[in-house]
Amino acid sequence: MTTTSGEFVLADAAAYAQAVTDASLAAGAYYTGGTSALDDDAYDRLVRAVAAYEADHPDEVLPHSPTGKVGGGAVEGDVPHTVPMLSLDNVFDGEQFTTWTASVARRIGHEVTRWNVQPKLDGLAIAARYHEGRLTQLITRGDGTAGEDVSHAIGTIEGLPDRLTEPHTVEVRGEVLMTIGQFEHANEVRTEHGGAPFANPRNAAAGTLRAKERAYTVPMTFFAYGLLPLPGTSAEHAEALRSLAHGELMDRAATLGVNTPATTDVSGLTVDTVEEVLARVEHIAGLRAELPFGIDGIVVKADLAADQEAAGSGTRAPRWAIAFKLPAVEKITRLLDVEWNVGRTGIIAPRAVLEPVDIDGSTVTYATLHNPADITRRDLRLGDHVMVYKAGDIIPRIEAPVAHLRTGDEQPIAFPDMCPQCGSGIDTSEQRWRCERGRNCHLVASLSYAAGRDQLDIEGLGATRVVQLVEAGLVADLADLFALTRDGLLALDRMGETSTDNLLAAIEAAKAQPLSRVLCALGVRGTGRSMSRRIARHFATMDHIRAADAEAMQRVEGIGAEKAPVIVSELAELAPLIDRLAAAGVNMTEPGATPPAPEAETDGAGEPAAAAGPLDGMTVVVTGAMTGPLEKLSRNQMNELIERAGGKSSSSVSKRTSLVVAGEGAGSKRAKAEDLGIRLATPDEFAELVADLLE
Ligand SMILES: NC(=O)c1ccc[n+]([C@@H]2O[C@H](COP(=O)([O-])OP(=O)(O)OC[C@H]3O[C@@H](n4cnc5c(N)ncnc54)[C@H](O)[C@@H]3O)[C@@H](O)[C@H]2O)c1
Ligand SMILES: [Zn+2]
Repeated sequence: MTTTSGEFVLADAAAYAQAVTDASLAAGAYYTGGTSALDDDAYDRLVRAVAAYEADHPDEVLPHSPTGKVGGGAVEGDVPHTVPMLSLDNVFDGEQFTTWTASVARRIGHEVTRWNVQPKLDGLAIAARYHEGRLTQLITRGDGTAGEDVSHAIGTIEGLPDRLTEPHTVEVRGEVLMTIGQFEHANEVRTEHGGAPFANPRNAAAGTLRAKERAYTVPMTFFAYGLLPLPGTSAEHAEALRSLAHGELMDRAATLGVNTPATTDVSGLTVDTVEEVLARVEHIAGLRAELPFGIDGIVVKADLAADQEAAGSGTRAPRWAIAFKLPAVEKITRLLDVEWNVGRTGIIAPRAVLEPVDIDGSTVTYATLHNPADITRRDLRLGDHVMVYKAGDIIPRIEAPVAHLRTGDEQPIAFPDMCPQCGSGIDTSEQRWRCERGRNCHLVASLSYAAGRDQLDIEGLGATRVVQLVEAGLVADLADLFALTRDGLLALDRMGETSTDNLLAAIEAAKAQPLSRVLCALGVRGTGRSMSRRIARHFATMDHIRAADAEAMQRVEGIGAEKAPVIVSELAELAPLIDRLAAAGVNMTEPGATPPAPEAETDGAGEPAAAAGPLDGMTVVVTGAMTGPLEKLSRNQMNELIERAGGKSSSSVSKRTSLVVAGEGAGSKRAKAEDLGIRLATPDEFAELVADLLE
């Protein structure tokens, strides 16, 4: 039963027993990479109901009740922890936080005057034991007193080196998670191996960490938030570790070569007052959507070891730390419909239409469904309650159906038997279905894309005109555009002399576009604008690109072992088209780039020395409106300019940013650059810097 406030009330002992079982099952799945039947809000409500019932019936408390236990009592282990690994208590606003600080002050006999504020990373806790500087054992949190040995994962976790910079014996504690990038990669690899995609990064990290034997490894990332002595630690060193403030411990961890939040935009910060704590909490919460990894809150800790010791710990959580919870990024809603969309390359992708649900401030109505096999594997049906995950810029995705909420009225999802775009047959030989006409299915879409502003930039060739050309049979692929004749065009409806001549001139001008744009216009699978630029700059000519095998392709930044062969085979497939484009006079070189030296592969250093440019080695972010000599440049053109000048373009400001070009109306990125003390330039100053490259 639920009350108006959405809280459960457990009516009797049977309802209580059922709730305890449901919570244990959910927690078991949640911590081991399985699928929980509850979202976090529902789980927390259930546990609150269990706690309320127990308060009224103290003699009926079941031994496996989740209340007051680390991990809800649903996980255990056989490797004892030296010091318990606990959970955290929560607050939800500044008022609750202030109340909590007062209770800490009462307990320790004075106000806390030094706090450490840090992100609450959304992964799972792990203890990494180093003996004489070597990583020897990884242990999960388990029930808090003992965890599971997951040492098989050593070597797959970035930020957790095999060797420390000093031969110390210490235990590093922290969170293992997947960044958004690692998560996308893990799902790509997993589905290629016929597995079901993970629902969210935390689930992916939990499942991956525990998987002992798998045909592939996928990387994860570690962030430290604790450092403590082990039995083998020298007495002197152990004493030092026990007396250091939390902030100092984190600096030690970083010096030892372990990753900490200091490498991110939300590094731990030591402050003196509650006001400063709350300001930092706001700041971190405001950055949540932009972070490359998930956080589910902000942790505030009493910084000084003496305060921590005086406050002590309960059975479930320490009394000197608290978590500010942020809104959940997973919610349960209903699957109303499935749409089938044909992508640029002919891939027919299912998309879920959802009953709109508010997740962390945005309304989610659609979610990705990967492929038909995945729908079958997860036995999704229309009308099902489904768990939806959405964080930051990530495309919302569906986890498994919540089977216990089924009513029996759910309907099977119908798969298309012909291409919904052009009516041709469907190639179902791979997991991802594809229209038999491949990229031609989307001839109109792909030609419009190729003619677009950031590709060949052919003015006057919008979708309507493309449809006209295709329907008249004048154009069947990209190369045909360059064979259009004046007479042919004049014979079309609504094509006068002027528009014909303008269009032909625009097509002629497009032949001089840099290779990066030509490559992008080809719509090679797995390469968008910035990837096309990187490939073009790396290889300098189309001939070099086409000569590259998968190994050579992997030397381009951002192309991994999975993507490289796809690009190589796509290019081979496109060879006849590329030949015809070249024959038509389309430029196939990248201005300012030099081809990789053939011996580059022997020294393993990879990247050949590029000609020095004014932005060599710099990472540049552009924000706001460009003015002066840069006024006409689109964001894409600005990025091209930066890369031609030897720099790297990026869309988000971080510590690694070297320069922010801030034009009129620049907002949060400029503010962040100022915060981080990053060099700022006006559009005019920047234009001067790269004057040689502006024609
Ligand atoms: N959906 C479900 O079925 C289900 C089941 C069980 C638990 N849960 C959810 O999990 C939460 C409880 O999980 P929990 O007990 O792991 O507690 P928690 O995740 O709320 O907090 C404790 C954990 O935070 C992590 N952490 C991240 N950054 C940290 C930092 N900087 N310093 C210290 N610790 C940091 C550590 O792993 C630590 O163990 C609840 O919100 C609950 O909703 C959900
Ligand atoms: Zn089709």
